[in-house]
Amino acid sequence: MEKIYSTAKICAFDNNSTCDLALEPELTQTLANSRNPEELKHVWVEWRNAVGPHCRLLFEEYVDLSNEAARLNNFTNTAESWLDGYEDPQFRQQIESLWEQLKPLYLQIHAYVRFQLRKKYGDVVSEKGPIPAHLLGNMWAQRWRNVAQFNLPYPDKEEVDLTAELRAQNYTVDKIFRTAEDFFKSINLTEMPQTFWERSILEKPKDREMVCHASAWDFYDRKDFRIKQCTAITMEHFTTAHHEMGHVEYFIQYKNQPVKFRRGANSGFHEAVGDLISLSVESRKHLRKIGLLKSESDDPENVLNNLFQIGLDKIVFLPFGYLMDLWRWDVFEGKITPDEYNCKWWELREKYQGVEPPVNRTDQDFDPAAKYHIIASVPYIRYFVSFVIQFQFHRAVCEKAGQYDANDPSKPLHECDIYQNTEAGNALKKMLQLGSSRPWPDAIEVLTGQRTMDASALLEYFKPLHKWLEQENKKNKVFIGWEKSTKGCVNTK
Ligand SMILES: O=C(CCC(O)(O)[C@H](Cc1ccccc1)NC(=O)c1ccccc1)N[C@@H](Cc1ccccc1)C(=O)O
Ligand SMILES: [Zn+2]
Repeated sequence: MEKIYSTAKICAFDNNSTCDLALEPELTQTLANSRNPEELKHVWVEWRNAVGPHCRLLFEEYVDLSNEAARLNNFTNTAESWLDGYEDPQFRQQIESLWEQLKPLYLQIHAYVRFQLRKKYGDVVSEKGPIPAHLLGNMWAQRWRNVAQFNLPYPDKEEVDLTAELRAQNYTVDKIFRTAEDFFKSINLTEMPQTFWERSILEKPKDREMVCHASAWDFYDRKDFRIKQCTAITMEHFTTAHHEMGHVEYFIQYKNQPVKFRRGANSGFHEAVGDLISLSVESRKHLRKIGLLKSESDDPENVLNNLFQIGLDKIVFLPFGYLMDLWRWDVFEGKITPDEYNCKWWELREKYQGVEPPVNRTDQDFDPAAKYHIIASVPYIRYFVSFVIQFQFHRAVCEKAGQYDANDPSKPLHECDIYQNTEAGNALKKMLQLGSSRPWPDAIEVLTGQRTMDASALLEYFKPLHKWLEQENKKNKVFIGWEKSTKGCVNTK
């Protein structure tokens, strides 16, 4: 399935003699930059046609083999095996409770974006229904930052277009990774070893096919650590470089643990390290420090525009991060059978994300395969966990850096930047060095004083945006939530 996914190509929208377009970089760029609904629909449908049907039977076989392996390891099925690392029989209930706390914020940003998209695209976006998934700037509608420029709260204020700025400043792939490394070094974490730069693959090779989905690798010899990424000069890849280097920093911090403990405290911790640093990097204060933001004034409208752009990545991701494994846990437990794979997928996409397909789907399609983690058997709830705990980590390191104080409105959480603050870095380091040697509640306690996942930090970070969205939606009399989709999935049997 990885081979099918990583070599799939489609033909161009306006020229079906060009048929060598791959997910990265071509289709990703089109979904990010095209404002033609017909072209967006073409790319969205053709990608799914190129991958889904060819993976369908392989996936059914994979489910059976994976469950057999789980049973041989004394688990009931793969779902139980994947959840074992969270060491909490209540874990699924914890996740559901976090979602219930975060859903009101998601409903507000969803309603606002639908209202704005309807202004831009007209009736292809219904007033009260789910949002068509192909118009949101991303192949899976998991992040909507690429459609920020016609959604900004204050459109007459500048939009911080980091992709344009990176290109204007002739950023190279190497400079993107050196910039990320510089931040980690600045807080007393560790520079990349020489072999990292010699052995990593940071650009898509021209001479051969490769799995382009980014990944970081620990060779468990305490010296050899690498990243594989088909890096493009875009904001998304700038963030991904920080995400991947966060994995490597964790590898380095726990490298002296026994091999058994050279893992994240739980898988969400591993996903949170790089994103935590990005929360500082994406603040206007930091972007100005590294010369990626020219404007002098940090007036409240510019700050809210920036917070909104970050919300299009972080808030928007939450329902997707949840539904991915809600679908797979049911598949592994046999509650979703192969003939309902696709229509149950679209039920969850509508119920949690409030998105719909641009065209009707059937159970002959297999749209989950359009997402790397499904065909590569990479669990996904780790990212939902990460998007919650990275804000708990951010609150803790920002307090340590004196950049955040709950009682001091002049130090809001969303303007914090821990760059060059070694006290913050040392506190983070203490947690990372534990690896998986202690239960994860002990690890998170070392940094934050808390022993549980807690949505309050994310809600605190986005509080100004939440208030603005509620006022704006009320002013525009926008319908909050979504009615049943007119599109969807039809069982052909
Ligand atoms: O998939 C990734 C980044 C890839 C990765 O770094 O998480 C990678 C996934 C992977 C690839 C191959 C085999 C296994 C996992 N994970 C790692 O490289 C990794 C994970 C744990 C320990 C060490 C390395 N991010 C997710 C979610 C995400 C995260 C952050 C921002 C945006 C989106 C996505 O793109 O949908
Ligand atoms: Zn990752």
